[in-house]
Amino acid sequence: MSESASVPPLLAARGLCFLRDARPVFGPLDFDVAAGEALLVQGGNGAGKTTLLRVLAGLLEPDGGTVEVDGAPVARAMRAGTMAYLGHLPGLKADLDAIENLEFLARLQGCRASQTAERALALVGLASHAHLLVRQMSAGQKKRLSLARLWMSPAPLWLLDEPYANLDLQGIELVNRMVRAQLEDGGAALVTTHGAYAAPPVRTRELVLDAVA
Ligand SMILES: Nc1ncnc2c1ncn2[C@@H]1O[C@H](COP(=O)(O)OP(=O)(O)OP(=O)(O)O)[C@@H](O)[C@H]1O
Repeated sequence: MSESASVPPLLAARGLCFLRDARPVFGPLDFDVAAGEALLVQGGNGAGKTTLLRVLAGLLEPDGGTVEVDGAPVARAMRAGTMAYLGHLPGLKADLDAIENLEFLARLQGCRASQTAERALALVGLASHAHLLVRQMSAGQKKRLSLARLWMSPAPLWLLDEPYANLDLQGIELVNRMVRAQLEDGGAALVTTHGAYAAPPVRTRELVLDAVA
């Protein structure tokens, strides 16, 4: 057996399913994502993309199946150390400024080695807004601050729910650069999209969710 064949995937879903009112939202799903890969999760409105990412992140309990990281099942409560979730809501504190938010979250969630809030803000183009309160930010600025938080996270696996929403062209390129760097660093990313997608030039698999009638 070759060495690569013996390395378990960074993330694997086995028989993963989720029901609402006894009706399936998705699943059962089986898929793998290896280190260095992106998984593009596609599907129309209501197909279950956000629900799947929330289940993987441990924010929702699945109705069946397991989530494995590096070949071993990982309980919901333990996923935060491995997975960083970028959702529709920015999850930022409105009355703190940009730098205070990043420092608060770094204390809470840990921080990538040798990363600082200042450097992450510069990466996302917010260096001159370090002391702007979140409640005074535009939707795109909040998204960029969420991306800075993602960049600081030590988690190898990124769960990105519509990461391009509210971003201008430069912001879209920024997301793609970040995803590429994360994959080159041995991480992986799941990215949801409705279809239109400025694919970053990375090794990408696809998972298509069909809306349940
Ligand atoms: N909190 C909730 N309570 C009840 N039903 C919900 C809830 N959140 C989502 N749903 C339902 O679950 C299904 C999947 O929703 P989900 O948000 O995962 O879809 P999606 O693929 O991310 O959609 P979109 O592309 O519109 O963001 C939908 O039918 C939706 O109405």
